[in-house]
This record gives sequence, structure tokens and C-alpha cells, in this order.
Amino acid sequence: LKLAKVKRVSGERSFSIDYKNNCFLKDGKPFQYISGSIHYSRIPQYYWKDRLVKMYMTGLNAIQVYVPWNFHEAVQGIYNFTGDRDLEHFLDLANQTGLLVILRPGPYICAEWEMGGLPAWLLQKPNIILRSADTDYLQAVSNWLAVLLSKIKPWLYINGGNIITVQVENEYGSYYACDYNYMRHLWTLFRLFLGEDMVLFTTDGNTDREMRCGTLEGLYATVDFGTDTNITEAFSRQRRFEPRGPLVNSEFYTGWLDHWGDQHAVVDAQKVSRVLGEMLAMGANVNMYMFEGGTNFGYWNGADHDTRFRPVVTSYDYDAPLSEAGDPTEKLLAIRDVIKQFRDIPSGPMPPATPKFAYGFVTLRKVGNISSLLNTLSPLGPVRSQYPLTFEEMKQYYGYMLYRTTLPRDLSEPTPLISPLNGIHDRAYVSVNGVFQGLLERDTALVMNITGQQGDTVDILVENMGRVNFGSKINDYKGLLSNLILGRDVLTDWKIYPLDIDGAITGGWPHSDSEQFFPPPHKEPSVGPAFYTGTLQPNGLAWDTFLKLYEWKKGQVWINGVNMGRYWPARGPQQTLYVPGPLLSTTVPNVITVLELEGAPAHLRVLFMDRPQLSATAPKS
Ligand SMILES: CCCCNC(=S)N1C[C@H](O)[C@@H](O)[C@@H](O)[C@H]1CO
Repeated sequence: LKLAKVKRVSGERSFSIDYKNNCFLKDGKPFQYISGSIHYSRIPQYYWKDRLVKMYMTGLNAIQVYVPWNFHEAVQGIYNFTGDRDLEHFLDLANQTGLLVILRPGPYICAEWEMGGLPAWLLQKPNIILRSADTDYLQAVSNWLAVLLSKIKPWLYINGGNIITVQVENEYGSYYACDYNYMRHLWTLFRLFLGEDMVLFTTDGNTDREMRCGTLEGLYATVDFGTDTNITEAFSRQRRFEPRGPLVNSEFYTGWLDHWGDQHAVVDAQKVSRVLGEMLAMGANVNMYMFEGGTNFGYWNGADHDTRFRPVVTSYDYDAPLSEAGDPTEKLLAIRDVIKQFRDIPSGPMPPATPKFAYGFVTLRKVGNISSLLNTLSPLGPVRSQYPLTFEEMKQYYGYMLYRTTLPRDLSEPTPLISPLNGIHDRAYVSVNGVFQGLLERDTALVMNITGQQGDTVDILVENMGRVNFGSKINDYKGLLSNLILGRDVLTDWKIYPLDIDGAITGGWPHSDSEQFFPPPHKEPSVGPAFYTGTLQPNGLAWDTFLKLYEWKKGQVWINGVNMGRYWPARGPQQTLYVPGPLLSTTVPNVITVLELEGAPAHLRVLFMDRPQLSATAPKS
């Protein structure tokens, strides 16, 4: 129905590759796209139009969009395209704004997104070979693509919509499998559902191995590279795989991602605009990755794993031309000045940054330790198991899980607790009889000491910090993947509590309880995993703001029931969380709930600021 607005004039619309003149043809005329990446899954729907208009006013004629499979099929066979997941609404807004679309439906997308967009329920098959011709993987992929590609077919430019090209898979050449049967299967599916006329392409990093394993006859091969790459060398590599046709850089990096513990990544604006100009002058088609990064709300951040597990931070600001909050930057203005040299850009003002407000301090109060809240957070009670089960075996894919057992003997001396196969995925917070005794962390903290008496309760809260999204470790199972050894004993006879924190919070906890049963507010801080809550009084303004948890250590924040993502100021570089203004109420108190995993500061205060802090790496402790 939304397409009715789009002039459906059959016969006049075409989008193809001109192998003679080495360019794209749009309606028979040479066409050079100047595009920017924006991920609808990282921006609340009410801000989509704001960001798209700013991209259009910069002079872009296209946007590049990933479709995260796990964002739309969290439970196998149940598809969600509503609200912040309404892909067609996003495409329609882009169409209304005069922007064409380069769609990247994966099924794997990388993108510093949880498991590269693959749904974690794929891991229920213990030895599944992801991104290959593995029959179970391909069956799930085929079911998903049948739904998605059918949905987007009317949105193809050649059918009256605005999607001009579609990418198959994502940098497949960077993956170990190099399985041509997998790529041929995908190619068949994309052709089957999108038709023979659709321009399908691949994108790969700028090396021979990547191009060799990532390209396929029938898919137009493109490359990606940033500002420090020799443009001529990179495009000559593309020419070795596509001797004729348009030059395309599908991911021109305008910035870069941050992992917890990194220095905040920045890329010089003058460098970005200079190299962009050089590529456009060659007639190359360029997509800037990212143009608007947005936020990894909830549990959606991914992770890298080179020598060790490196989860990506909550902010996907990416030092991009539009900031995480959608504010135009100097980098955007420099880019706009370059684009002006190649095409007319829309006249009129660049929409301004959305207003920001410093609401100030809010003092929280403690709700309770996790172990005292199990009736609320795990209403169905525990699963009993001789040995630990993973998140996937428990069929809880994200967030936190509580593993409980008892001490097998008196431990008067500090006794080492270890996971011999580095099996803590990813961080475990250990309490004995409700008293926090320390933590274990994947690759980083492999032993801690315990004391206690035989029969004492051992509570181990395990945090899933986001699944690896790049490389061979994307089959990233979570939880306790191997037995725990305490001294000389293997810990057994577990009670494993799935924790539905998000369900409890969207159901009104803890605030709905606080009026009747809540203990008087007290300022006692505590160590170990505990919930805190408070209210930001309304002041008639619902403006963007940035939440700083000064002297808090690590945890998760919900505001008015929405999971805002992870905070980890103790590690940095991110120190504030972006809070979109429309999330706030102008009339009723805004409920803030914090899960602090290590220990709250005595002041129990959090601060709402009018600006972000993304580059304050914590002082080396
Ligand atoms: C640190 C290794 C990063 C691997 N990812 C790379 S090269 N990238 C290419 C990938 O296609 C894109 O989705 C993004 O993930 C981008 C980095 O922002």
C-alpha cells in the first residue's frame, strides 16, 4: 500500500550495469551513487526521518542498509517487522526523502552486531557449521530469506520501489569456510525471489584471498577499504575480478568501532573528505560506512575475537558524519563540500542537532541482590542439572543467567575456582551465601579464590556480553561451557535459573512494587550484582540526554522499560549512554532501573548530561 505513493510506471524503470562504459545505468542513463550506511536497528523509529533528511541534505543519493536476521526472527519461525523493526516503513521513509537503497540482507552481516546478525537459536545444533552448506543452517537461511526477499520484492527499483542493488552475504572471503556451494545456494535463492534483472553484488576486503573466496560468477564483485588504502591498488584488485563495470567501494570507513578498553577510534575529517573526492573524481561509486551509526541498545552489540574476546561498546557513534544522536558534525560539512563538486545538493538548511538537556542528578535506591529476587526474575524456578548447561541449552539467548550450587566441603583457606577450558562465556560474578567474593572473565580472569563452609550456597551470575560477529568464533556459545573446578572438586548438582529481567521490567517491576512493599529508601551501597531504581522527575521537556554512571562499575540500564544497553565506565572508553528524548515522559516520573554487576558507589547517584563522553578511557587501575 505504501508503494502506491511511488509512481508505478512500468517499463521506464531500470537499474543495471553498463559493462561498456563501466558504470551503473538508472533508467538507461549513467548513474554514480554517493551513499551512506545507516542501520535502522540502531535508531528508534521516531528518529529515522530526522537522520534520513540530514543524509539527503548532505547530497547523498542513496543509503546502504543491513537487515539483521536476529532482529526479526528472535524465535525460530516467528517474524517481527513491527515498530522499530518495521523495515518497510524505513524503506518508505527513505523513498519519501528521495533516497535510493543498497540493501544488505546477509543472511550474515557482521556489523559489530550480535553474532553478525545470525540468530543464536542456530546454535541449538551443537556442531552446526555457520555460513556454509551445512543442511540445518541452509534450511534456516532458506526459510528466512523466503520471508524477507518476498517482503522486499515490491520495493525493488525495477518494481517501482527504491532498492537499486542487493548484496549477497557479507565479506564471505574473510571467513575460513570458503564454501562455494553455500554462495551458489544463496545466489539461487536471491535470483529466485528477486528475479533475473536485479543487480546482485558481493563485498570483500582488499586482499586476494578475500576476493577469491568471497566472489562468485553472477554476483558483481565490489571491495571495501578506508582512508589509509591506496585507491588505485584497491580498485585494480576489483578490476582483476570485474574487468568491466563500475568501480565500487562498498564500505569507505569514515570512522571505526570501539571495543571496551580501547582508545576511542577517530578518523580525520579532512582525510575522509579528500579520499572521498579522489574516488568520486574517478567515477567510482562510494558508500560511506558509517554515515549514521546509532546505538547498540539492549544486548545487540557484537564482539571481535582476534587474540582474545573483545566485546564492542554500546555506542555505535563510529566517529561518523552524523553523531550517535544524529547531530551533523564538521566531518559531515566537509563531506558535503566535496559532494557539491560532483552533483547539485539540495538547497535549504541542514536540519540542526536535536535539542539536548542536562536533567541533572538522580539518586537511586537499592532494590535487592539478584539472589533475593529470583521469584520475580525466574518465576518458573531453576532447571536442575548435574553439570552446567549453556544459555543455548537453556533456550535463553541473551542477558544474564544464575548458576547455583553448594560448597562441597569447608574452605577455610582461599581456594581457587577455575574454568579449566576458559569456559566462562563471558563474565561470572561469584557470591557465597549472598556475599560477593569476586569474578571470572573469559580470556582475562581465569581464577579467583573462594572461602566458605560445606553446604554454603554458591551463586554464579553469568553475563553474555554479546556474541562474536567476525571470524571463525561466531559460533559463540554462552554461559558455563565447561565444568568449574573448586580446589580439587568438580562442582556438580546445579540449579540453573534463567533470568527474564526484561520481561519483569516491561511488566512494571520494580517500580510497581515500590509503593507498597518497598523497604524505606536506604543509601547502603553494596558489592556484587544488585538492582537499583529511581525516578527522573518530568520537567515538561523530553529532549535527548546522556546518562553518566560516575563511579559505577559495569552493568545494564533500563529507562521506562526500555533496555538502553550496557555501561562499563570502569573499562571505558564510553562513559555515557545515549538516551533518546522521546523515550522520556514530560508528565509522569521516568523510571530508571540499573543492574550493577560489581558494586555501586556510596552516593548511588547517576547524572543526566547534555553531551556524550565517548573517549574517556578509564585511568589504568
Ligand atoms: C576488528 C575487525 C573488524 C571486522 N569488521 C570489518 S572490517 N567491517 C566490515 C564489515 O563488512 C562491516 O559489517 C563492519 O563489521 C566493518 C567494521 O566496522
